[in-house]
Amino acid sequence: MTDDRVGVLPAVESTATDIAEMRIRGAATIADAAAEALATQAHQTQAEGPEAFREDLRAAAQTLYETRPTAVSLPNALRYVLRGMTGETLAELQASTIARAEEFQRDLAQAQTKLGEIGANRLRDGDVVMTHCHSTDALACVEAALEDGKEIEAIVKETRPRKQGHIAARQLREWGVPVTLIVDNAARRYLDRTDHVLVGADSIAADGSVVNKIGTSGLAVTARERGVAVMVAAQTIKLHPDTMTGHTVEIEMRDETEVVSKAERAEIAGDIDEELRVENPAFDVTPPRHVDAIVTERGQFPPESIVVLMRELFGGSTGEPWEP
Ligand SMILES: O=C(COP(=O)(O)O)[C@H](O)[C@H](O)COP(=O)(O)O
Repeated sequence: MTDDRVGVLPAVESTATDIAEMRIRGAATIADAAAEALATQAHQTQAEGPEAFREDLRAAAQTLYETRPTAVSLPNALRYVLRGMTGETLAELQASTIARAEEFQRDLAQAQTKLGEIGANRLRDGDVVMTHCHSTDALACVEAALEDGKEIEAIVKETRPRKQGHIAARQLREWGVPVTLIVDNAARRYLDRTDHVLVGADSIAADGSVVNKIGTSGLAVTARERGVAVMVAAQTIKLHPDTMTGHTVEIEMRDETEVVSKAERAEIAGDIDEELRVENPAFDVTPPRHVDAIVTERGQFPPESIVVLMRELFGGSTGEPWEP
């Protein structure tokens, strides 16, 4: 993150820190929080005129953008809100930005509900799903299936190093779903009694590759080998428009202390052994051939055809979120 930008409110800086430090996490939740932060920036602006207002909003967007690089829902959200910043006077600009952010948040929630209904159609009564990480889009499919009266069971991967599987397990238990929590290494063994691998996405590339929590690709390959269907639940805000022009998705590398504590590191190699590298990539890329379906609020797609939807929604190039 950059140093504090003049004009960016402390509340926005605080949301940015929460995203960077993963108190706010998961692609959809990050997008929602970013839109909310821009609305706060608009509402509580200190700007004295329209041009200063626009500059502060762009600076706020940049501050939020620089938190985590992989979930495209973040720049997509920022771009959407900033494109709605219209009007001549300060009051008009404030009102249009706040309204646009609210519209974004409403659409996001509705899209997830719709996606859940579509995804639930793939789940039959009595099915067992295996989850990885915690995805609100993926869980929306389970929730809708339960509302349809289906019984669903879940095998929940712990998801090292941060154990987001615990969040998924808690939510599923709240809904009354029988849960078996397993360590990541046990996944292949439990695929024998799994009907669907069900995961979310941080970004989906134009070729249908799915970028999601580290470990997703290994799970998908193993599921394919076992003949288990792999279903990705992802709202269209997860479609990465820049990949249409050949850009690749940046994979976030996080701090090594999420993997080994300082004391553990010292036990392995002493305090200052720089030849011991610990790497902590937060996401990986699952090639489209290991994915059966991408479920969005606009219907379900074979991964190879997702580019059609991407072109329809985003058109050509997109640029940085804060570029007019
Ligand atoms: O990989 C993660 C979260 O990673 P992290 O915990 O590092 O943010 C989730 O599967 C996607 O973001 C989708 O989540 P959602 O469906 O809620 O958008």
